[in-house]
Amino acid sequence: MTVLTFVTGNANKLREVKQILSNGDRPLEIQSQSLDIDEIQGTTQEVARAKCRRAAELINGPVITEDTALCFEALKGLPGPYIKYFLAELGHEGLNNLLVGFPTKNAWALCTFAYCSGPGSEPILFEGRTDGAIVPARGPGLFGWDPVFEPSGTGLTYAEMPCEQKNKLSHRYRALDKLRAYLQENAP
Ligand SMILES: O=c1nc[nH]c2c1ncn2[C@H]1C[C@H](O)[C@@H](COP(=O)(O)OP(=O)(O)OP(=O)(O)O)O1
Ligand SMILES: [Mg+2]
Repeated sequence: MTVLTFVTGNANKLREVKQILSNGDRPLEIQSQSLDIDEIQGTTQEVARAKCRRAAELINGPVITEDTALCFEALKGLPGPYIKYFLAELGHEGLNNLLVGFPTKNAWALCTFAYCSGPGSEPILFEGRTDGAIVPARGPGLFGWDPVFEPSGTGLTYAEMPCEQKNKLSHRYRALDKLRAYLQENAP
């Protein structure tokens, strides 16, 4: 079996991906490479495709990459793929403050996995979405914006949930489930 390389600079993503994939009836083997690849501006799909193409060139083989966006309904989907920079500059409180004066705090987390079979091949995308709301931070601040995102119907932020619970309803779980199904049908 070909081992897939997951290219990411984010150790928390890698930990969750390994946890989620180890739970299936047919576990998928991945190895990881920590590379911080430049990200273009554009839609989440354009950003995801460009990063995955570049990763396949650098690794010179089959790769998966992942892009996570956090989209605010009141801001027509922004910050979206630029959430990393918004979070770094504004923090949890600043993300909440962006929505002061807007009636809706609704948001969705969008995960886009991209699979590229090698340099020069067109990446294939797998999207997973979880709806929720932006709330004042609750729970441990171990991973990104987890403390300020409360998935609908749970009453808990991602940060307050045990990881097993997050991994059953998360944007990342939903996208990985599609990727896993694809790879089982089209084993490299
Ligand atoms: O489940 C999550 N829960 C909370 N925060 C999260 C999650 N997933 C990504 N995040 C954060 C990390 C980064 O601040 C931004 C996504 O940016 P993004 O470019 O996709 O990630 P990254 O640069 O850290 O790693 P990579 O090398 O795979 O691009 O949202
Ligand atoms: Mg990144």
